[in-house]
Amino acid sequence: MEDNEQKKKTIPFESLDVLLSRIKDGTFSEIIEDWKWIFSYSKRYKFAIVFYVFLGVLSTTMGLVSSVASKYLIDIITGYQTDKLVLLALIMVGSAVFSLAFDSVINRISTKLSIYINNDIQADIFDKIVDADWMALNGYSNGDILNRFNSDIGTVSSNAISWLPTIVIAVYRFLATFFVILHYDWVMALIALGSAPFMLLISRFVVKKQREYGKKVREMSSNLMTFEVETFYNFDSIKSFGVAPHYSKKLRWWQKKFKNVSLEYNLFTIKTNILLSVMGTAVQFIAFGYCLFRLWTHSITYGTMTLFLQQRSNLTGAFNSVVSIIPSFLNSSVSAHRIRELVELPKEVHIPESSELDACMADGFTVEMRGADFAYTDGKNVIQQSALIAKPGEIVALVGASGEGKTTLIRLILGLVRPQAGEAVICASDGRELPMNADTRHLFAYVPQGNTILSGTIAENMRMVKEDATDEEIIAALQIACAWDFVQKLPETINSKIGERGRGLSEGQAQRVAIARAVLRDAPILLLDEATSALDVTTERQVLRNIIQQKPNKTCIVTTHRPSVLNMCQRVYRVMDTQVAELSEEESSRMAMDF
Ligand SMILES: Nc1ncnc2c1ncn2[C@@H]1O[C@H](COP(=O)(O)OP(=O)(O)OP(=O)(O)O)[C@@H](O)[C@H]1O
Repeated sequence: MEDNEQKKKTIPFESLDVLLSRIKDGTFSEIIEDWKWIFSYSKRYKFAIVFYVFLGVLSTTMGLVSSVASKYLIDIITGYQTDKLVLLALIMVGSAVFSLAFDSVINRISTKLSIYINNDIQADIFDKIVDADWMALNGYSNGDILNRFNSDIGTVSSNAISWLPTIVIAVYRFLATFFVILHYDWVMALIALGSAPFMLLISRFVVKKQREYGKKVREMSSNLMTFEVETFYNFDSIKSFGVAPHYSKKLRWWQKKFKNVSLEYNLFTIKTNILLSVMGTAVQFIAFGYCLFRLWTHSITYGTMTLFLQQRSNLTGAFNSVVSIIPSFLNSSVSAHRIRELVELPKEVHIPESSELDACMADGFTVEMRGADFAYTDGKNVIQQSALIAKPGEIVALVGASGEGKTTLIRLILGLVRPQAGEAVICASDGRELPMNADTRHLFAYVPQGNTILSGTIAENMRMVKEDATDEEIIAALQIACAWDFVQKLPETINSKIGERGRGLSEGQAQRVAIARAVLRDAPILLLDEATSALDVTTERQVLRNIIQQKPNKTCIVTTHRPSVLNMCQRVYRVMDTQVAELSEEESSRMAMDF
């Protein structure tokens, strides 16, 4: 009984809660946040936007003047007024010409601005992605990032500038037309406004649905692009395995999914449009009937009737253009949301004092890990309670079976990822010690696994790490990496062009160019991750010997599956079962023999 009473009392509050939760179900506040972000870009061009609005308003006014003039012209021709014929004809033609000219200027301005804003956003986002935390970025596929970077930024920039002028101009056009009609007949003005309440009523549902569809379409487009990027990147494997037909099928499968979502969205848009058109047509018929009635009762002239009908359709046009902003407004907010997800990724850790270590550059640096734990996913440690040390002038090897965590150790040393427990530090000769972070990375030269040669000339690839390197410096680095032998035989030596991912070079040649690039960088610490795997044993040993001889204080850490270089190393660590264990001299020579 008491319970029931209690319920009765709380019902009004509950329904209020439900109402509030509906209003604030997150869709609108999300849209507002997304648009605030877009505005942060468009406000840089506020003067251009104001000019755009001004021209738009002027063009609309001219359009109105032209149609009011046409009313008087019809009245003159139908015999109601006969003076001022020439003047009115001039006003009518003149204002229509002005309106056309303004529209063209607006078109030009908006295209220019949307290119500017596209470039602004892309440049900013590029910098943000480059400085994003490695682990956070690891969750996104390349295709997805590419899709957000191009399509989403394109959508945002095409609307970022025009949304405010479009709204202001449409609202102005709507109000101006409304008042012109009102001036001649208030009943007609009311009829013309007939569809407005209905539109407002359905807007909430339409907005939410549109946004949901927008999100689905964008996500599907990202999936499709991920598939495409991956397929084109691995074309050789796909062809050599003879699985091209399977990939063709897979492409069609993705296309079908994309098509289904797009068509579903399109159907929803068509249904909404039909609803709006039915409303518009109904209002149009009522207006037409009313005009005919007024004309029949001689309460209005032919000119006024033409003005009414023309302005009524203008009013619907203005109303529709406000309404049609909604889909592009929502698509932009969906795209902005997707871009913001990238922008808001956590940044890499920077420790600015790291630059102070440069003073000790000549003495080299010690790399040390103490009691480090690391897991990519919670609770699944790849590295546990592990320690290692590499001092200046040493070559330290990390060996171990595939997938045990050698590359992960390299990532910890580079400060791309951070240990969840323990530490990974760099120590200078003056005793200073800093955790590995984005700002210690300039002390490293890194040759990762796989082919990392970019399209362009060999010299361009080399200058990627040292813009002002002379030809002589490039040749010296190539000599150290045992690459000069084959580069000097190329038709244009260091200026010979190579394709994407080193196309035109053998795997071993590409590896030597990549090592030469790391040598040219001349950093005190060199990390080679399976970087000599495609070289013959003699060349591999020669390259390492050259590197150490050239800079005796260099700290070298190499990961390898091959034992051929182990007897050149001061220390060998085996990575196994999440543990990093230092091998005794006996163990490492046994390992070298075992192979
Ligand atoms: N980007 C990543 N995200 C999540 N887990 C990863 C990632 N990279 C590696 N791992 C996991 O970490 C473990 C160690 O991988 P890592 O690449 O460090 O091994 P590795 O010893 O260098 O292997 P290989 O000799 O084959 O190059 C693997 O079991 C792998 O599942």
